[in-house]
Amino acid sequence: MNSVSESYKNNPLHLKHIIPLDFKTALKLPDSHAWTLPDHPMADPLTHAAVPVIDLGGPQAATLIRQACEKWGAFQVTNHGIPIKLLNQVEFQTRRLFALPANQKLLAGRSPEDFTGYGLPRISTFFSKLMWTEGFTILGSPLDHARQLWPHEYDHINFCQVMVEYQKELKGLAEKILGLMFRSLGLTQEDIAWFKPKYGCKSPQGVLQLNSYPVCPDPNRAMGLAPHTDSSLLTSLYQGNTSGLQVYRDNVGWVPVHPVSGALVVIVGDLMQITCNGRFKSALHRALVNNTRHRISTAYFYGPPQDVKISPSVKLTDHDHPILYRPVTWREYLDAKATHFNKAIELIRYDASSC
Ligand SMILES: C=C1C[C@]23C[C@@]1(O)CC[C@H]2[C@@]12CCC[C@@](C)(C(=O)O1)[C@H]2[C@@H]3C(=O)O
Ligand SMILES: O=C(O)CCC(=O)C(=O)O
Ligand SMILES: [Fe+2]
Repeated sequence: MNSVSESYKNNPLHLKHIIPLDFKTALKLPDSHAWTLPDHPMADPLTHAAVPVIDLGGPQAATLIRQACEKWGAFQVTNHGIPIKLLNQVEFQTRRLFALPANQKLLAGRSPEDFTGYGLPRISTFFSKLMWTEGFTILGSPLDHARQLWPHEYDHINFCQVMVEYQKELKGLAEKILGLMFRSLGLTQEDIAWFKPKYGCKSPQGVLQLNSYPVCPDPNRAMGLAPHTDSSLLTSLYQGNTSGLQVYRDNVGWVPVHPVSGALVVIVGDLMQITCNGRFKSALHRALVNNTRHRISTAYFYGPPQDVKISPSVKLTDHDHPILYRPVTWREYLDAKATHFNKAIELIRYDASSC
């Protein structure tokens, strides 16, 4: 039991935290989905604080990425090489999936101890109110679940082809951006040898999450996706042209990440924070909903090879920067996250007395 997909077997979910509402029939916000006021303030728009937009082909890309990761834990990338045609196909297929009748989507419902298929976000269990969202999680080929969604002979084929192609592109992009992040910190190929899978080992893992936020009758009292950090090394997110994503910055507040045409949002995950010994911080983020547009996003979580223990790079530690985190695999970290949610990173931290 050492893969990401095994990690939830020890923490099965209750069905009420898996099965989404039938949003099409909800004309007003049910009490089960009515959240009280947010805990943190919105950023003052007059500060003009904004997550940076970086041209991946530009000469300054590595430096700008380092600055963005230190300051925001997130940035948007243009010129990333993923064809806009593919992004449009992904959005089309994602909308096609979520437009299916509720009972048909449930044919591909996630089982309580698994993590692929259709359902609510894994973190639902940590909140007393439910989120205004539904998701579909893919690890590699979505074939089995897609056949359940579209039982007629050929209806699932385009969906599968597009999602497999998209994951291939996103994996290449994640590796490129990760390379730039490490280089920007002065780390060489040898320092990050763990990142290249050894011969015979399984390659690095990526998980694709399709998110749907249906039109909401009372968006100011609903929550699309509650504040969280991602467990990954990095997450690449496509949000089409509908706003909703926000990133939290200390002393500033929640900052909207407005869509830039064709751009992807890159979010630093917890495993990256560990690898960089806290130099880059994973970004706390959330998604809000609206009452006019059905918002779709796709998030690709990129993590280390399954048998690799991530630990802070020694080059980033010294007398003034003592090693902060214990070694951990992605699977072990997801286990910690499944039980301790946003406090998981603190559990991996050496306490001051043991340094
Ligand atoms: C690999 C994964 C990261 C993720 C859990 C998952 O198994 C697939 C879904 C991911 C997601 C998306 C919404 C927020 C989040 C915290 C959650 O509950 O499910 C993330 C998980 C994560 O990054 O820990
Ligand atoms: O929909 C969004 O903008 C955010 C999605 C997200 O944070 C996630 O899937 O982890
Ligand atoms: Fe996220």
